[in-house]
Amino acid sequence: MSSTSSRSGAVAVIGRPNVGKSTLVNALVGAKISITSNRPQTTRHRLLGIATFPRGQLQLVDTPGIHGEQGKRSGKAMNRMMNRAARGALEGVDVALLVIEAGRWDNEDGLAYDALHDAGLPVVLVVNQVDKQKDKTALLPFITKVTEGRDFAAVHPLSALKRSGLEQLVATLMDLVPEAEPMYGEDEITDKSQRFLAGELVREQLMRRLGEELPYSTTVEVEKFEEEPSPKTGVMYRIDAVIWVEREGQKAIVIGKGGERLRDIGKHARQQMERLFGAKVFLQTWVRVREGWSDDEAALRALGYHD
Ligand SMILES: Nc1nc2c(ncn2[C@@H]2O[C@H](COP(=O)(O)OP(=O)(O)OP(=O)(O)O)[C@@H](O)[C@H]2O)c(=O)[nH]1
Repeated sequence: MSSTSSRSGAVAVIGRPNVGKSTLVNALVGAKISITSNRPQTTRHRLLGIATFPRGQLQLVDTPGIHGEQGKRSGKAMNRMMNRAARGALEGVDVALLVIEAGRWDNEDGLAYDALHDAGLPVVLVVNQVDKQKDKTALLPFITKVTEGRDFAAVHPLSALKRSGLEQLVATLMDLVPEAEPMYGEDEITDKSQRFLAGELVREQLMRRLGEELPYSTTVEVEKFEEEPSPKTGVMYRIDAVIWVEREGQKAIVIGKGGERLRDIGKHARQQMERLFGAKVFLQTWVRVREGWSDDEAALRALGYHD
């Protein structure tokens, strides 16, 4: 069915940690607004990705992964907040995307489906990472098994990373969201400030460069974010970012031998910021110690974590 009137609606992106939700949102938005890494629980904040197409606009709510009790820090304030943020994401939503990894369906995916279906939302199944599946003939039986006895509005095998299968997904979503005028301008890509995105890009480099060595409690605070006129690029940004850790030993790990690791983190984060903002960036980074903050909800709020 085609329609000449504009469509606009909110789409919740739900799924286990590390299935590729942020990669999918970035691919749909066409820019890097949500950080990704191969480490589960990369996404901590609720983030709106705005994707405008000829037929209308999708407001994509990228949620921190809904996860069970298996996490090491599952009892801690950080996880409680992340789960609450993921559940809160269903308010005002028109469609839910349940993102899974091709070939893998477990109990948690089933629970997520039940929650979305019970909420009365149309659920679109996104079978992501199909590029990783060597045996392509396994895909159909897998999908048959997953969809049996479940009421999905549509099923889309795709690769968020390779950006294949996205057009068909967008067409499905446009049919499922209501007829409405776009909520945001077509050049807007997120509801988050550049200041927030700058902090997230530093956090992304931390995760990529430290991997398992990085404590989950680490966070980033942007202390200064100043825009100045620049004769060459129009504007430039001066950004100071503080990396908070819990112990002196962790500080040494982040800084690295002779400061090399911190320099690397800063350099790559700056390059990503310059790409995203389209302007020159001067970035300074520090590492500071704040003890025991990850189990303290008040401290989390002060650092910008919200339910
Ligand atoms: N091969 C392949 N890898 C993918 C695909 N989509 C995502 N990935 C990779 O999977 C990893 C996790 O992706 P993210 O987008 O951070 O996953 P997420 O679901 O947002 O993770 P959380 O933030 O932990 O909830 C990254 O290393 C991605 O590059 C895909 O279609 N194919």
